[in-house]
Amino acid sequence: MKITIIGTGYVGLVTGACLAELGNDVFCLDVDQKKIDLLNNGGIPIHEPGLEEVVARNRAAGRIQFSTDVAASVAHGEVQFIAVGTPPDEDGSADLQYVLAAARNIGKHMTGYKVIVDKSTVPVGTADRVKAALQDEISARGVTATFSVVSNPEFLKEGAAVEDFMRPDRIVIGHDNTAEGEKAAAKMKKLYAPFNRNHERTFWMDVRSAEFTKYAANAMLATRISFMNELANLADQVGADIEAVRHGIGSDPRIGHSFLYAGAGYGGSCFPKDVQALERTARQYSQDLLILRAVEAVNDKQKLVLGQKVIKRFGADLSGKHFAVWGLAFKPNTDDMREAPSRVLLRQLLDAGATVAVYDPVAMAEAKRVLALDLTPEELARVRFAASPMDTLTDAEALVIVTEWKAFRSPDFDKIKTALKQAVIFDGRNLFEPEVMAEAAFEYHGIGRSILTRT
Ligand SMILES: NC(=O)C1=CN([C@@H]2O[C@H](COP(=O)(O)OP(=O)(O)OC[C@H]3O[C@@H](n4cnc5c(N)ncnc54)[C@H](O)[C@@H]3O)[C@@H](O)[C@H]2O)C=CC1
Ligand SMILES: O=C(O)[C@H]1O[C@H](OP(=O)(O)OP(=O)(O)OC[C@H]2O[C@@H](n3ccc(=O)[nH]c3=O)[C@H](O)[C@@H]2O)[C@H](O)[C@@H](O)[C@@H]1O
Repeated sequence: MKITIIGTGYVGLVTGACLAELGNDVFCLDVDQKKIDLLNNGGIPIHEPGLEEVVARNRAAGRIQFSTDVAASVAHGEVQFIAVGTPPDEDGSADLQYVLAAARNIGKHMTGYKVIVDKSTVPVGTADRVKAALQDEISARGVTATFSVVSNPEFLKEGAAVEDFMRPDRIVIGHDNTAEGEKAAAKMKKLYAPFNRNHERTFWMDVRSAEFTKYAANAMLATRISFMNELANLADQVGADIEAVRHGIGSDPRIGHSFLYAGAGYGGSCFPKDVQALERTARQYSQDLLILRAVEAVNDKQKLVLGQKVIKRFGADLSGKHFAVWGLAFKPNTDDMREAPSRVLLRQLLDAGATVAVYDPVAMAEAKRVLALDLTPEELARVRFAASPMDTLTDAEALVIVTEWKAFRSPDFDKIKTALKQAVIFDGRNLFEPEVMAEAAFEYHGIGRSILTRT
């Protein structure tokens, strides 16, 4: 099938590459000339395991092309995926300017029938606005051209995006209950047939419910995390181990084990903005989503917990003190720094006067870019970008772990102890066992793991 992807960002690139891998003829459009030039020169703008190989294979086979040519992109695809960003607006609601601009561009150039697929995460009712934008442009040209708008939200996770896309838990497709809507659904069915031949994992629904499903999924996952983080802080107080509690409750199939890890708070480009956007949608209908407001508030507080533990241990004035920080990306296997808890930790340590040495296996370049925006030149001068995890440790009072990269899971504790000024570890992702750390003579501060300091 001939497919156009509008927006060659995270989701657009993965969607385009995976659909090309399945034999479709894919045209990826972006407004960012630099991104398109990079892709046309064999580069990949994001770090995502397996993606480079899929893109390279399909480029060589002539199944994927990258361009900024809007007219050509509209002419190409019988199915046009809108996969542009929906960042938070000033009031937290989803900013739809990119989605609507993409729709208008299609309307300006389309001639025959097109299926327009909203792949971006968009508030309930957006498909109606996309339809109106398309129709405005078509009417302005005085032509007749028909289209259907389908909602097909994306559930992939960064760091496992190719795998998630190729082996989805579910595919949600919202379409109108009209002849045109059924025609669009038939195209989507054909497109997704290779993923699940019997369509046992496809959920067909109306457009508004599909739009809502995406926010409900992210809000539920964020809720689980904030719930566990709040309990972890209480566990610290009462002398319980949140990891034991996690096993204890996760074994109940009604609860399940996933997304129950307490830590330094959730980050990334999606949970923070989608929780906020759903709250704002509710407010438009005079409804207050109390649970989600709490989820957001708990997460904002949780991002401070690691830094507060350091300050509690070493004092509010950290001038003259140096710390090692492992992990900068908002989660492992990505270089994405959007809403990363590490940014909050660095702000706390630098505000208290400390110097830091930081290391991340893949996010160093992105961290340099982002921290140059977050920090003043004086603050940035107190950050050293180290060459390896061990290189961060020299002269550090303590090691602070923010991201649970695999490479940090089995370090040489003897070497760490020798290199650090004091054998103190703050573990924002509960990578290690408190008992093991106690045996190795480390002072260990996890999240919700104070069982050994119980009196
Ligand atoms: N990043 C993720 O893991 C996931 C993101 N989503 C959702 O997918 C959407 C896209 O997210 P990302 O891929 O992370 O965004 P992104 O910011 O990485 O990429 C968006 C791309 O769209 C381009 N763009 C903007 N306006 C355009 C236009 N009119 N025509 C062509 N290109 C245009 C931008 O230049 C950029 O390259 C968002 O709604 C997000 O919530 C959904 C699931 C997972
Ligand atoms: O809409 C989106 O963009 C995507 O948002 C999340 O994916 P992502 O943000 O890539 O990453 P997650 O693995 O969900 O992690 C998000 C944050 O939660 C944190 N987290 C996750 C799980 C957990 O148990 N505890 C926890 O603190 C992670 O460290 C990370 O900071 C969802 O998992 C995807 O299904 C969804 O498609």
